Amino acid sequence: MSKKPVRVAVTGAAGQIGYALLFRIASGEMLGKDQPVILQLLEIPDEKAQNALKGVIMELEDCAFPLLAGIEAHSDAESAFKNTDYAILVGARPRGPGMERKDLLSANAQIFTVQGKALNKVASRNVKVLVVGNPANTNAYIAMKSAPDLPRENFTAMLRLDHNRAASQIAAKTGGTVGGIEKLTVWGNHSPTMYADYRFATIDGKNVKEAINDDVWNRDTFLPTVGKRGAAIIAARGLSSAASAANAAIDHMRDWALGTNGKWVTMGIPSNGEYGIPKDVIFGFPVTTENGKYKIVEGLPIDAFSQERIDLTLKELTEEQDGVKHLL
Ligand SMILES: NC(=O)C1=CN([C@@H]2O[C@H](COP(=O)(O)OP(=O)(O)OC[C@H]3O[C@@H](n4cnc5c(N)ncnc54)[C@H](O)[C@@H]3O)[C@@H](O)[C@H]2O)C=CC1
Ligand SMILES: O=C([O-])CC(=O)C(=O)O
Repeated sequence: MSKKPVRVAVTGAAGQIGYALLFRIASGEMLGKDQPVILQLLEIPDEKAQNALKGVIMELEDCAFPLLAGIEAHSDAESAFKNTDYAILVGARPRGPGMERKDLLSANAQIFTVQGKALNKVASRNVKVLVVGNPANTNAYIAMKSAPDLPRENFTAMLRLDHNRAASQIAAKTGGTVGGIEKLTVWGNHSPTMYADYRFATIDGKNVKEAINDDVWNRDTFLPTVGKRGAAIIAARGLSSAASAANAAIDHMRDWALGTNGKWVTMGIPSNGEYGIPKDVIFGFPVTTENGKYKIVEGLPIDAFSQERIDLTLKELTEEQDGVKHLL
């Protein structure tokens, strides 16, 4: 018997990332090839954006995806999030050249109070929320704090693009296969302060740290390359990354919903005090997932260099949180 359709809300649906994301959700790449979906798409109440959304919907219809059980267009968060099982919050301003993601805080923060409140009111009580819009960790924090009736653990931020970028750099450096990487993680904020950590990683069964054996490369090449990859893409394309961001959103939600079979992935999730990160800070952690729940990989040794990096990214997140106190 075929499964009951689930509801997937996507905001910023007519934007760059939306265009790279929706077709993949509708084709079953996110929730499985046997899971019908109803898309609940939100765009701003502006004629141009709503018209663009109509165009995207026409294209979705023209794909005749067998798993696409319904498509809705919305201009209001409360109607877009009604009974939704998944919410991918993409809609927000992207940065341009010369900006840091935290420069977007004043432009975007308000969006996430409104959307957090709307989720609180109308979404499924089990809704899985992924915040993509930047600055993603602090926007997820705002949404979580604006939704006090939903479980905190339902709110997550996207660190998966950083995780995938780190994996690709490691594969290139070691000559191994990107699919053969295990036990990689990215700690902290989705910003240049993030700490991509391959101390525990293996590639095709070999220890990555031993294979690379170069702390200078780690500090001076790997970490800056991964940390500043978003800016490098903006410099090259004139627009921020979109297809790779959509791909990371699919990876994040698929792994959360369907499980990782013991494999580590990185998710930005509210801390419960693990690794000394204060409660509620939305921080990139290594996790495994099973039955729709994620679990932090605990007990990893943190050496002096790693602690310094973790402290730095935490400091930035704490400052971002302080900057949005007035909204909460
Ligand atoms: N966490 C991550 O790893 C990444 C995050 N991003 C962020 O994702 C966000 C979206 O990027 P793009 O799709 O490239 O931008 P875009 O400008 O192409 O699209 C954003 C869309 O969101 C819509 N929007 C704005 N406010 C909205 C609201 N309140 N409700 C619903 N829709 C709204 C806009 O009308 C626009 O169509 C940006 O903040 C960007 O910085 C981008 C790449 C990676
Ligand atoms: O860099 C940006 O502004 C977009 C983004 O978050 C990324 O590509 O990682």
